[in-house]
Amino acid sequence: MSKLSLGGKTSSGKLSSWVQPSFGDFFGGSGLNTLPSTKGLSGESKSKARSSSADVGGKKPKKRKGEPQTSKPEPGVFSSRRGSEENQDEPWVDVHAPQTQAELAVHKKKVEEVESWLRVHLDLKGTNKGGAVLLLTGPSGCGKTATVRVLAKDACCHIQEWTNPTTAEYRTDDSFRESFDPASRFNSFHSSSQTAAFQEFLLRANKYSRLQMSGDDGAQERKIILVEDFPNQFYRQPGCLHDILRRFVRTGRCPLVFIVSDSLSGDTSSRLLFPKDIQEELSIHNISFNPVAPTSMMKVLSRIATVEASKSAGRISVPDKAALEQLCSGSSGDIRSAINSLQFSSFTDFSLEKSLWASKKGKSSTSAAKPSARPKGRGRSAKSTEVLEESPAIGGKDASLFLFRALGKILYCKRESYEAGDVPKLPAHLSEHQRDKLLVDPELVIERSHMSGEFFNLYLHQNYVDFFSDVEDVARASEYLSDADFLTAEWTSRSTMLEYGSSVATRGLIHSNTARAQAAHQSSVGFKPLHKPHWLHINKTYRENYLTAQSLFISFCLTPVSLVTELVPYLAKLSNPMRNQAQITFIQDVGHLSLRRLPGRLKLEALCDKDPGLLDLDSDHEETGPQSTEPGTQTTLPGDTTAVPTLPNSQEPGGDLPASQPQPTTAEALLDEEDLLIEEYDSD
Ligand SMILES: Nc1ncnc2c1ncn2[C@@H]1O[C@H](COP(=O)(O)OP(=O)(O)OP(=O)(O)O)[C@@H](O)[C@H]1O
Repeated sequence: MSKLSLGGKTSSGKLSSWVQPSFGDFFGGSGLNTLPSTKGLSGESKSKARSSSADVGGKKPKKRKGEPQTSKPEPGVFSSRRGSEENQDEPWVDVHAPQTQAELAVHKKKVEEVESWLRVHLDLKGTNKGGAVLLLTGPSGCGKTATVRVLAKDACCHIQEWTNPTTAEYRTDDSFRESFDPASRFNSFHSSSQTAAFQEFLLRANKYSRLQMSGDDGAQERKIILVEDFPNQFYRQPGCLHDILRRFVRTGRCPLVFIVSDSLSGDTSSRLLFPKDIQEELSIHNISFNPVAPTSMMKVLSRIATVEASKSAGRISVPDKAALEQLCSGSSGDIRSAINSLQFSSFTDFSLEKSLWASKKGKSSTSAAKPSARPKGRGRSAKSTEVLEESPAIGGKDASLFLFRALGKILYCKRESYEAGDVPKLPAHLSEHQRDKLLVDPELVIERSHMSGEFFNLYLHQNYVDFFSDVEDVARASEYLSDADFLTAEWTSRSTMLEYGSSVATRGLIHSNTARAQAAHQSSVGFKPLHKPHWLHINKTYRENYLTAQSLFISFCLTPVSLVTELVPYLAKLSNPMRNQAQITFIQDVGHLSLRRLPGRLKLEALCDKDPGLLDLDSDHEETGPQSTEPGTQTTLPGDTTAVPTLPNSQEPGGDLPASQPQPTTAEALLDEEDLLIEEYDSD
């Protein structure tokens, strides 16, 4: 690739090496300090910011997550190293960083989507339309950053990237010393200064252009602000970030790109930092990346292995296809992890045959070497199931399943026929229970869904009926679900029985579905949309009502259950309850069991393929589990006594009640049925 075609990256690479020593000497010699924000601003990429800080402070550059050894240099720099005398220990993820769109192992459509967004918003500069914000989400190592870098290079614009200032950087700051002053609070200093530094970085990045150097063309004026590291304070108070973004959207002049990687069990960070309402308010465009597809991953790995083998003069051999496949499946769509593993395996005294992921049980190469051993008629799904059921390779990534896929595995319950002779024979009277071999391991599926068995059961309960075609089967499945509930009802044995409960529910459900009992006759159910359990909604309303009742009628000193089941229905019977407006509204809402308000067909919320599942629940619910918050059990409502919502007119409930109204002092009497004489209070 010619140097010219590398655009700004090459020139910036050169410039930084020209600029760096001068400033490094300056700072080092004079004892002057760099501000974190200046570093964020001046650094075009993390690597540069890191290397300059290393020069100044004499510290080692911080390691990027998931990357081995060195800090991440710019793609442009790597391309010039390709094929030249690069260090043997250089991470291959960096050496083989993609340079063109064609080299990216990301789905074409995603790349095009990002490209068209960038094209539109890079050209808006000067139109005073404000700043545009793009949010890229997806699992770690699926190429989000690589895509932005390649596209920025194509569009001849440079990337200005924010890096969280490290404590070492603060150490050089005068205010750091002040922070040890007993009068000042260290924590507040640290968090507020990180936020302030971030704010200043955005302001400066937005306001000032890069210094023009000889060799730069005008096009290099264009830039993208990239944020992948977030100040910790934002996780504690996302509102801070939202305020900064509001300001940016009004005054911004260049596109701002955020990259947030999903966690194993769902995109919790992006939901916390960029909730739906903020995305709508600020018109943040969200593009969600998928894990790298195995075919693309295979291509990249084979290419890298071939190139490295040819360079190594025999020290590295190209691993066979089976070993590469094993690597792909072990990396769960994380290309960085796959390439790192490939490099690790290629050390001379660590050939693939001996390598850690060439299966603990030594079955990888042997099984793959005999593809004919696989029974005929097993398609892709069977193969992927086999992968799922294998114990994960050491050095491979933790495999995880999104809830949507995990539920599908249970509900569609793929089977395969036994080979002749293998068929287990059940006695004649049990022949109706004869089933083909199951291709899923329900316990493993639950484990990989990163969700408690009880919640998983809840989702199954909501969705299973659509997958059944016989009412007898439904009855049997519902019995199994009830049994599972029953197993975990007793709190003393709950922790032990939880796993049994989920096994009974999942295996019972799979077994009951006779339409899917034989592999050859598995009826095609087609695609069925999945829904979130209605229980989540009911439970949420139930908790809210309890909390509201407690805050509105606090002076009655009744338990939430008594309030909602005794006091409020009673007040609802009074024609003139003489309460404040908030109380009257609540009484009308909750105190009546009106026929008119019986819901018709429920409108359920669809479950999407990336949903983490616990969308409507507070984290404390996960530990509590569904049973304990079942209406009527009232014992373990986490929020019961702690979080009381602030409601209008709720400060002095029942403060000025006439004599005809139940008084707070009669609270005990209210519990006694004999004293509940309607005639005494009802004016009619
Ligand atoms: N063909 C390729 N496509 C994408 N990335 C590749 C390719 N070949 C090598 N890589 C390297 O794989 C790594 C992909 O990581 P990247 O930083 O883009 O992931 P990410 O989705 O941003 O996740 P994270 O948030 O964890 O950084 C990069 O270091 C990139 O250089």
